[in-house]
Amino acid sequence: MSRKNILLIHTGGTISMKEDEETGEVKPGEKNPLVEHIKEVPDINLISTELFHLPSPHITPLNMLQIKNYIEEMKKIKNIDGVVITHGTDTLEETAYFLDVTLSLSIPIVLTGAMRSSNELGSDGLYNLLSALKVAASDYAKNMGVLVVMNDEIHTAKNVTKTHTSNVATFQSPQYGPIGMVNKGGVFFHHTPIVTNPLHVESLDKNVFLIKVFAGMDDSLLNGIEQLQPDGLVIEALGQGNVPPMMVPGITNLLNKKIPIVLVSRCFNGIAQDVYGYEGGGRQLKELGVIFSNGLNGQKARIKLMIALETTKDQQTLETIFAT
Ligand SMILES: NC(=O)C[C@H](N)C(=O)O
Repeated sequence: MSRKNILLIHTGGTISMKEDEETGEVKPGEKNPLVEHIKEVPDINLISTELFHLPSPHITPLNMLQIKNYIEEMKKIKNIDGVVITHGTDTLEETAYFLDVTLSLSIPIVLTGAMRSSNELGSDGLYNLLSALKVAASDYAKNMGVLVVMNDEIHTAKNVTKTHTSNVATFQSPQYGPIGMVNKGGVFFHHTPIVTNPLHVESLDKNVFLIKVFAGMDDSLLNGIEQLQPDGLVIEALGQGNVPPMMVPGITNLLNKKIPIVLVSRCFNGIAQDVYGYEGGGRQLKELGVIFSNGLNGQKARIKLMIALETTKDQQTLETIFAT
């Protein structure tokens, strides 16, 4: 078997942090401990870089675009068989989904992170990184879209989400489950994901907000958002895709001002649909022009809307983009 060339991009996160043994505080140090630890991996030529050293709550969509551009540039100038990105877990799913939606590469692209920092008991970082490298070097992981590897499981960027604040099994794909596993024996896939056509993105400056609906909500937040001159809005609605009636005037107002609104459900299983015909129900919202998304969570729908709005504001095109 020939050695695989794997591009390893560090961006920060707990995987690259240390715990202060006296205070218990976890934070980034001067150096990323992973860079010291991971130098030689059997059967893999590593091409490593530290693009950022950021906790993932500091990662912005512009950083995501930088990661994408870096991967594309490196792929052009080097013979790369796969990519691994280490990332903080808080926004890992957003970066993974951004890359999934925008990259058009058939090589494996894998994100990983850790829930326990490098010097903590039971630290999962090095283990997850080795698992991610195995997946990135696997021929079976080609043409699978962007993958997230944590805790022996392989998830798709589209379905995976962080479900637990501290457990190492935090990354789950509600409803669908992982598409494979990686362990001492190797890399095993049991599902093939549907891979969609990439969306083009060169810049990212659209102002897209995300709000979560609660019982008794009115349109005051929507009116506040209007003052911020939004380019788009994602609403995490109730159940199958409904909102309290007092939100309807604010939604109508934004739509009349040609601000696209994408609706997802705050339920983490199922997809939002135009089923209910009462005031504020999905049927009314769809008739008003709200775009229903096919099963994405709010934070990923926001990333997709930001990307889509870079090239189109056309209602039908946006509906098609959010149907997949
Ligand atoms: N486990 C982690 O990586 C969480 C950390 N706050 C981060 O996202 O950077």
